[in-house]
Parts: sequence; structure tokens; C-alpha cells
Amino acid sequence: MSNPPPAPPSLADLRKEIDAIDEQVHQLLMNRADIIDRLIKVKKTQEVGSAFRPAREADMMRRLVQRHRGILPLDTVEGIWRVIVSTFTYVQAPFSVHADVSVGESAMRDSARFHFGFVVPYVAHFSAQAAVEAVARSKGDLALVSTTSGHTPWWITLEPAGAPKIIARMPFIQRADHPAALPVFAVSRVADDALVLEVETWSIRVSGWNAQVSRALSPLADVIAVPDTAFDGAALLVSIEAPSHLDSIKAALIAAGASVRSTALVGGHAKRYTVPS
Ligand SMILES: O=C(O)C(=O)C[C@]1(C(=O)O)C=C[C@@H](O)C=C1
Repeated sequence: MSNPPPAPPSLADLRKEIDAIDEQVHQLLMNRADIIDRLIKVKKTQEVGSAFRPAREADMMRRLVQRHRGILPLDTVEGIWRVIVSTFTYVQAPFSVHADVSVGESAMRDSARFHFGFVVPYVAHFSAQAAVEAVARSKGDLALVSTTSGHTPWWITLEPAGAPKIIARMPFIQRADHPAALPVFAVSRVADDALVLEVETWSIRVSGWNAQVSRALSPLADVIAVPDTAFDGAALLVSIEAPSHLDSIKAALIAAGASVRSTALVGGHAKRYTVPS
């Protein structure tokens, strides 16, 4: 005779298991905080201004996605880790997020809260220029601006040495129906060795800008263009990823009939990582 199947666990038993896991998760977070406390001294965060290390974060988010499985939504896991990592960034050196809400208040606020949580102060600005200028006046604050639209060439503020730079593009993990899908550049001052240039962002000023020149560039790079009617030209923010290169962009501009008046590297970010649907 076979034994009767074991009785299913009671609700109280399952809740005991959940309590034990919650305690472990909480304990592990406190252990993580202790490590951050030691890391502050090693990293000399206070001297540089910002503790944000976008390349490290992009890598952490990629690994998170790659090992994730099961019924827990990836959106939830990514959101939890964004709050953990950005809170520990804040704990090392407090900063504010200055967001350009001219591209849509709710989408920008969702992006700021998803990526930086509620502990990091959020400051709304009515233009990208104002957000970037607030960062330029600060020691380690960070601006969020759209990667796709520009009413003014705010990136010119980033040209001088010592000015803040584009340091990240978020979301770090792209996928269909991302809960904070608005593509944004993060602009901040970071240590030179923290700048990642897998994709370079260049400020390029051109003369002879027109639709044909714009079409010639679009297969080679992502471009935001602000036409400058006084000079028949434009201020461009061009995101360049290998195999494209600044020289190939310049050559394409010239071949299409434009001339290049100036170029300046204004930052960079990790390669875009897309989760297949
Ligand atoms: O690795 C670092 O440099 C850290 O400061 C730690 C940490 C984290 O909490 O994991 C926090 C901020 C950085 O942007 C990256 C990672």
C-alpha cells in the first residue's frame, strides 16, 4: 500500500518561510551598507564629488537581467536594484537629480523615480539648459535630459574642460514596455576614470545644414540637431558607436555638402543593451 501524499503546508508555515527570507534580505542589505561604508574610504568619493559609476551600474544591470528567471517581473527586480544602487550612491555623496520636464512631466518624473528612487531629491526644470546649468553650478548633482529632442543646444555647456559631461544613457536595459522607457542622458561631473566611452557623444557645429545632410548622417549615428538660422548651420549632438567614428561622421557631413566648424567630446556612455522580447 502506498503512503498518503504529505499534507500541504499551512498558511502559517508558508508565512514563517516568508518572514525568514525577509529577515535575510534585510540583513543582507544592512551588510551591503557596511561594505559601502568601507568603500567610501577606498574610493575617496567625497573628493571627486559624485559616487555614480555608470559603467559599473550598466554592467550590474546586465548581469541582473541575464540571471533573472521565474514569475517575479523583471520590471520589479530592476526597479528594486535601481533604488538600492542609487540610494547607496546617495549615501556616499548626497546629490540631487535635475530633470528637464519640457519633454513630458510625468514620463520624466517616472524615469527619475524609477532610476533614483525617492530618497534622492528631485528638482524639475522647464528646459534642458536650466537642468544642465544647475548641475554645472553644483559639485556632484546630476541632470536628466531627453536623448531625442532639444529646443536649444544645451550640450554646448558641456564643451569646456572641467564642465559636466554626459555619463550615462538610461534605461540601462532597454525592452518593450519598460516602465520608465523615456530615453534620457544623465549629465554629471564624474572622475575621469569613471567616464565610459563605448558610445561617444560629440558636440559638432556645422554650416550648410539641411535635410539631405541630416539623411546622410542618420544611418551612421543618433543625432539631435538644433538649426542655427543665423549661420545656415546647426548645433548637433551626435552619439557615435564603433564601427562609426568621429572621422567617418565628419567625412559623411562633408560629402553631403556641409562643413564642420567645431567638434568637442561632451561625454559618453555604455553600449545600449536590449533584452529580446
Ligand atoms: O562600485 C562602486 O563604485 C560603488 O560605489 C557601489 C555602487 C553600488 O551600490 O553597488 C554604488 C554606486 C555606483 O554607481 C556603483 C555601484
